[in-house]
Amino acid sequence: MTPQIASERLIAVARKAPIIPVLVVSDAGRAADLAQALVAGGLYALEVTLRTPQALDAMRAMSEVPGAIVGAGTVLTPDDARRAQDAGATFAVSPGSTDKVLDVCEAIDLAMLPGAATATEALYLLERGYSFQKFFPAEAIGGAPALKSLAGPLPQITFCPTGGVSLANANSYLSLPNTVCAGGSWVAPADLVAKGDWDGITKLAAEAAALEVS
Ligand SMILES: O=C[C@H](O)COP(=O)(O)O
Ligand SMILES: CC(=O)C(=O)O
Repeated sequence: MTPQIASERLIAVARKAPIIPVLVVSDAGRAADLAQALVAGGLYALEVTLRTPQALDAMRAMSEVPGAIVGAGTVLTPDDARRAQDAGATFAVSPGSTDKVLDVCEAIDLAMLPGAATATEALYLLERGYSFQKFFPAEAIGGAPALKSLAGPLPQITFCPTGGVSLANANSYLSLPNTVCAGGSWVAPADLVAKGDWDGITKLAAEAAALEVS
């Protein structure tokens, strides 16, 4: 898959809802319920980070949930990309990017949302063909004003800001011309997942799904 096609596909996925939940799943046995709760609230693209031993099993379980579009986050190596795809991930997200990882994602047809934190990184990815990128870690690198500044010289790149995004500040990003959606972990807090409070998670997801993208 070319980077151009990967970016087009991911923009289409990202337009399904304003927020992509960033999930750190420690118990794959709860993954299907978690995915169902998020989908019921109107969030469809789910990023399961490869930060726990259970992440791949969680992706397998979530891939069975109707309406869920499962992706892998924290894809740092070529092996991560291959294992995530084998577990059912249909897209990959990384906090940054390396040629090694991008090469493999392109070769195995895994749509990649690569991370950029500076104009140089964003321009490098654009040269390579990625016009949709993750802006990470969004709040720590200047937040919405920093992302807005990139829209001047680089209007052809659109972003999914992630890292420190919350219900309180999401609008400051979603109102920018170069933002398609945002990523955030707040919609699936560890304590609600541990309690199995799926209604609570659906409520958080519905609040996030109701955010406006302009
Ligand atoms: O590592 C951070 C993830 O990208 C999500 O960030 P967050 O927990 O601030 O929403
Ligand atoms: C934070 C991030 O970009 C990731 O885990 O994929």
